[in-house]
Amino acid sequence: DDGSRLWLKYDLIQDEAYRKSVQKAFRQIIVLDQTETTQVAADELQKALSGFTGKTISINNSPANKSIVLKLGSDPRIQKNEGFTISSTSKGAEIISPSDEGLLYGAFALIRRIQTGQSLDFELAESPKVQVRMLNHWDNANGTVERGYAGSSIWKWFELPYRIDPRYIEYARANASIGINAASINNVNASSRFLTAEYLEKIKAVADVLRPYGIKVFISVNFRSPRTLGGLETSDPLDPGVRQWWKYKTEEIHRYIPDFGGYLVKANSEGEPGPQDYGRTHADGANMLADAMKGHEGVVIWRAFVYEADPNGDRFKEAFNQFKPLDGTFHPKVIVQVKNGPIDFMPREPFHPMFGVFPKTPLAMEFQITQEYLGHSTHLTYLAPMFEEVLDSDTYAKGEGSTVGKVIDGSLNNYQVTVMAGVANTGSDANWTGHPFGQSNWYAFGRLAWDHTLSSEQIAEEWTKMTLTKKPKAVKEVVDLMMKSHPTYVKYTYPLGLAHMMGEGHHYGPQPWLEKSGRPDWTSVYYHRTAKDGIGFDRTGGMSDALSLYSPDVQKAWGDPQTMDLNYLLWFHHLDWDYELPTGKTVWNELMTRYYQGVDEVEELQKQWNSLKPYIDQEIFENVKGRLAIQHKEALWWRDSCYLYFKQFSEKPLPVGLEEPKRTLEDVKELEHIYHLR
Ligand SMILES: CO[C@H]1[C@H](O)[C@@H](O)[C@H](O)O[C@@H]1C(=O)O
Repeated sequence: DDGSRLWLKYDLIQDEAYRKSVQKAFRQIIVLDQTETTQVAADELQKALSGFTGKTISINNSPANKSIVLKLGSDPRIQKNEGFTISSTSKGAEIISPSDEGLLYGAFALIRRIQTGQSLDFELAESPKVQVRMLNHWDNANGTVERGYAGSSIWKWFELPYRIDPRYIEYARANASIGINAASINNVNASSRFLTAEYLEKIKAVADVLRPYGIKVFISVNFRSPRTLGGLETSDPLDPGVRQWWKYKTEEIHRYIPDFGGYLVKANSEGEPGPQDYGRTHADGANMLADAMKGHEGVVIWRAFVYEADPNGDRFKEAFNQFKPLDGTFHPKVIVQVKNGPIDFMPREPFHPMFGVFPKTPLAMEFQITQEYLGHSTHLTYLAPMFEEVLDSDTYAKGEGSTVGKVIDGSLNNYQVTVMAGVANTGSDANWTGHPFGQSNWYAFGRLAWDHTLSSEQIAEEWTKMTLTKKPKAVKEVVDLMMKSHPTYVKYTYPLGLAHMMGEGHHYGPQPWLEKSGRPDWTSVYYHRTAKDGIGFDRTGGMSDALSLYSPDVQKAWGDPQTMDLNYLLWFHHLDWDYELPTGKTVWNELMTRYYQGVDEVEELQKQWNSLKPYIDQEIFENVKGRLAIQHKEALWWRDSCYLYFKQFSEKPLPVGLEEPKRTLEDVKELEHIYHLR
């Protein structure tokens, strides 16, 4: 099994009694309302049930007993257009939705039920919590993927619009199966090329493939396009010629793609052009594009990932400071997309302080599914617990229970448009994501975008049963291993709330010693602030007052190292090496203990995976086993590097019982070359 089928594995059900009951209950599929999308739903059900039962199931259009009926209609339990109900018994099932997309999601929900071996007797009513559930591809026109670790781009621009790669359809199925209904197809570091007629024709071809699966296409735009493509002398958002250019361009796009999703914009960030180049604000830029969208359904998603190169400033605060004064000035079609944390997709960040405090501007969540800072496609890191931690964090913006999830789903501030985006980890590798477990992160992102109250265990269990094994004992082990993987990764890389010490450029492996970089706020020392007197970034007023951006309750929760969640400790406090933590250990000893535990835990993961050999497809088993061996080697690399580097400042020995590395700081500094990273 090369993993190319993802979780959509419709193999013969092994449990004979269950297989017979499925066969008896669902003898045919009835489509009462014929559309492209209901056809897709029926085809999928047919494919799934034929696979599960080994019998060919037919599709018809007049009601009959013992069938799966797909029917457009309403039900008081359905809260949103894409919602659905399923009434299922041992004598057939009925799926109802006000929209054909809802019928498609209902079909996949029924398939998932059967695939995970659940009772056929059930009532289900679901509606997505977030409207736009989106993948952001950082894919370039030349086929490379920024921060992509699974081969080249899945979009073959040089073949489009002439040849449609069948993988586009597989991609659409996979997304629809987890409720993803939008995709921005190109990198936010955007080439203007994507707005040329030549490319619009290609993008149209992709949009036409994705449409029946309920997926809308977005384009990332380069703010300088009026100059680059239009030959204008400026791209000033208040210039009438520029405004007109975007208006025409937007009309042109709609001639190709009538249901165009909208624009995604990275502006005045990491060298990208933007409205500030002309003395204008983010709101001026976003509102101009929103005006151009007038009369259309589309929206403008404007990213808040902005920061300045100020060695004395605190990058943590910059997006907040630039955007907070603009709340209330954005066009209703604008959504501001905020990364989950204030810095940049670190393995663990406190939730971004912008969440909760933008009552007049819808904020979107941007998660990163691709593992830029989380071991690329080598380290096994199940990300759902991290996503969940952020979504469940309490902003206290409107009192207790004002979670980030409620900000994102619009219920806290009554947002009109709601968005959750994930930076995709898809690529041309046969199994789509490089690491077989990378698939679980794509899956989990979609499930959480649909319903952020699902638990990461439940999602892991579903995914495991659909993808790897249905044997209860093995499922339990795999889920356990997945649930441990992120905390383990954090322990051997960034324990106690450290951040941003990865190798420059490639963002892989440790480089805590990085003192000089392309920018002063891209060094490691800027973040960990290690010195003879201790470690950590004091954001309680000393080095920065960033903690004050949060509500008083959060400040209280994170203001005191004696009572706070130690996972965020060094994000907010600079502490003496000898400072005694509530664990009874000093900061130094706690830090080192965690680094060493992290490596031990990778050994545990290896053992656990090895014990699963009888239950897992051989090819997948060996694939993961090999990657775990590299992960172990690299966990040691992180541990030894961080210990040997920090020791220069703490001048302390390892806690008793921990074994001294056999190599020196000079040795570990060389590993970057030895491991083929430079
Ligand atoms: C697309 O650029 C990326 C950049 O590669 C990445 O290192 C950083 O995480 O964030 C940037 C962003 O999110 O804009």
